[in-house]
Amino acid sequence: MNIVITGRPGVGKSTVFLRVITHLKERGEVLTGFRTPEVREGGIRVGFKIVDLNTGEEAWLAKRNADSTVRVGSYGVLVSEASELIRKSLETALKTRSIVGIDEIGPMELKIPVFKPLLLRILEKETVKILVVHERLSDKEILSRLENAAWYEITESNRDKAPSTIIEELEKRLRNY
Ligand SMILES: Nc1ncnc2c1ncn2[C@@H]1O[C@H](COP(=O)(O)OP(=O)(O)OP(=O)(O)O)[C@@H](O)[C@H]1O
Repeated sequence: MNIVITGRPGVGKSTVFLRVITHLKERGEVLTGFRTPEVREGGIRVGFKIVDLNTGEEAWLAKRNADSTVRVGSYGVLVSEASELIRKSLETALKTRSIVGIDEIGPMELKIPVFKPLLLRILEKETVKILVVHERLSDKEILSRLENAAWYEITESNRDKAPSTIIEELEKRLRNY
């Protein structure tokens, strides 16, 4: 079962994701996968980290001043550091019976070569997955595997209620799981 959270940049997708994930952890569920929170210094966004949802381990995904030839907007992607953590977290997701959370599937994450093949294998799994998808994601191999997912488009008017809507849907499914 796949739950997809999407919506325009900055609308509150990661906040919805985190509330759902936090609720599931409190409920005692095993979570694998990762999130990619922004890092701010003095109020200014300087980059993004990857945080493993299972272990809490962190690595840099991209930094504004990184000396990297792989770039997304004004950020340099730290491919080898990010690959290591993405590979570890998604291999654990593949091996265990857990709920998989990924925030997000977007251009920056897709610059990490290990990400897409592992993601495609995870999308074939019969487990519960909660995925934040960039609204302009155009990768057909990924999108075709999400055709039967429950899609939630986050807007300013539904973002406060969205976590409980998604949690209710999940609780229903998990009871029959
Ligand atoms: N329900 C809400 N009410 C008020 N502010 C919110 C709410 N949800 C998110 N925000 C604020 O909006 C900003 C963007 O939130 P968030 O990072 O969750 O969005 P996003 O859609 O994941 O962004 P991005 O596209 O950059 O990944 C944050 O500053 C957050 O505090």
